[in-house]
Amino acid sequence: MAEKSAVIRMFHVHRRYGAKQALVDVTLDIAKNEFLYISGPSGAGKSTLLKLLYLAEPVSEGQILVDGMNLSRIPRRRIPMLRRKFGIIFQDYKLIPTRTVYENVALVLEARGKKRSLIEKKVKSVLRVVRMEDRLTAFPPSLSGGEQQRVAVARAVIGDPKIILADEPTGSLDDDSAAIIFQLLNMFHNRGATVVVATHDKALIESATGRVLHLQQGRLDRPLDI
Ligand SMILES: Nc1ncnc2c1ncn2[C@@H]1O[C@H](COP(=O)(O)OP(=O)(O)OP(=O)(O)O)[C@@H](O)[C@H]1O
Repeated sequence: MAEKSAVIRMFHVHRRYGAKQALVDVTLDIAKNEFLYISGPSGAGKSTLLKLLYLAEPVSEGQILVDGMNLSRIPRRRIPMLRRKFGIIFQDYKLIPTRTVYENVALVLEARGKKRSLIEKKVKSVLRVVRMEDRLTAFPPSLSGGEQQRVAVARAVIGDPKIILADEPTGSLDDDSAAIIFQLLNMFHNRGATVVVATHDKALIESATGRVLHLQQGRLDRPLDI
């Protein structure tokens, strides 16, 4: 893969938690606008790999470049800029239960100091895309899992991120709700985003259209998979 086309580059990355080796010597390029699956059993290191990309945690060894930014050299004040490149979706949605659907999604743009009128326009528009426009004033605990995940997708994409990271996004959903989430991920992929999905769901992997990498005890099966 040409260096130019990679939006994420990992070079000999290790992550240790005490004596536990969560990631071992991971070298990987992820291309701009790729749809990549990271598979592997529970405990293989999938979540850890995603967390290192948005600097939720530091590497123990090795280097990561995201859109040209070297994560080991990035000053603290620029971390928010790095995080804006990502939209992140979790298995347990991580919505704020005491805020409405509208407020959960609007928060992202409020934190960036956007104008109220623009926020309203964008939030309504993205909630229309995920088909939650008629639940603006609902609170997350009153929604089904599939509905909550659609709101979480809206929150992830409202800032127009270059990269969408999804950690077991369908792990708590029934098949129909899972299919809707994947339709949405595909739609944002078609609009230009790079999408990285971590999952141990074999059915999902079998129907994958993008590249599938396999992690096993912190190691990529094919370290140079390009
Ligand atoms: N904060 C932590 N402290 C200690 N060990 C950790 C920590 N985070 C992860 N680990 C360990 O690192 C290994 C990889 O964990 P990780 O959560 O990345 O796996 P995973 O493939 O995402 O698993 P799952 O599918 O169950 O979420 C596991 O053995 C886990 O127990």
